[in-house]
Amino acid sequence: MKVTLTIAGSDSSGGAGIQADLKTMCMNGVYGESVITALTAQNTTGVRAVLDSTPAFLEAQLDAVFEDIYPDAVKIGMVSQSALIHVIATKLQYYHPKNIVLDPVMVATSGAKLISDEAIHTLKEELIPLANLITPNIPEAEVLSHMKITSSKDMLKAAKKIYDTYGCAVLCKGGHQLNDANDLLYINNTYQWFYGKRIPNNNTHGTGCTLSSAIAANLAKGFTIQESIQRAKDYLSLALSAMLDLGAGSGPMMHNVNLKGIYSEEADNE
Ligand SMILES: Nc1ncnc2c1ncn2[C@@H]1O[C@H](COP(=O)(O)OP(=O)(O)O)[C@@H](O)[C@H]1O
Ligand SMILES: Cc1ncc(COP(=O)(O)O)c(N)n1
Repeated sequence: MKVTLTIAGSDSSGGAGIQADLKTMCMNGVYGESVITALTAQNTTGVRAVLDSTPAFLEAQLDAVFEDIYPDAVKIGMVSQSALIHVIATKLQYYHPKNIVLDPVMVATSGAKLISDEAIHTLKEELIPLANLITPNIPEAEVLSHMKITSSKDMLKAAKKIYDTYGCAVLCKGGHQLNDANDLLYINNTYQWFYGKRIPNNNTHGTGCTLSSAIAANLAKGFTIQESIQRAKDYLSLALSAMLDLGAGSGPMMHNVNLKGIYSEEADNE
């Protein structure tokens, strides 16, 4: 069985963060492990409090996982403090896992800021260069590229700029656009669009977490980055289409969906 590790924050309402990641990994046929960077007291209407892990405790979690059940892929989500980002970067350089997907989580769907300004700087300096793929949404891509994004052309320009700066593949997610849900992959000096129909569901709490975990799970199973993104997008669309409606705000997605029909082939080395 392939193994995927999530390094992220806990979401008490179960829709994003560690909880979304583990549900996604389970549904995508891999064994999921979790290293928790922070506890959040949040629900569909907002984030009420954040309690960060200490750097020493984060280090202990990472060592415990890597020394025993070594993951085939790693997904990184919310990390709000520089010292924690530094620990993760140091440990990833030491254990060098094969597939690293980084979701540069900055602001929750509900509007709460999930990273300090100083930590954004450390993320750029220490962690993004270690990732194989980063998955910014449009506001995050604007921060990383230092430009405003108002069109598909801008998405391409920003993704190229991020790729040229950090040397990792970039999936610029288009969920924050008004019309379609098209995502742009920039990789090896070329690009590819992943087209998606916008599903009329405002319950999008955890879409970014789910997409990045599903990509990591599929990379762990041996699929290429392009195949993993397509499979992750198909999974996300199915989970959104189930039209779960929980909570007073932007609610979570349904993960216990019937996958029959969306995954037509399996990777050779599964
Ligand atoms: N209403 C929607 N219908 C279909 N796909 C969506 C919808 N909203 C977001 N997505 C998809 O969900 C993924 C996460 O995108 P996005 O919402 O931009 O990220 P984040 O959750 O990090 O803000 C992307 O693949 C995006 O295209
Ligand atoms: C612990 C944690 N991690 C990440 C997100 C972002 O998820 P989203 O942007 O989909 O609300 C979140 N709300 N909470």
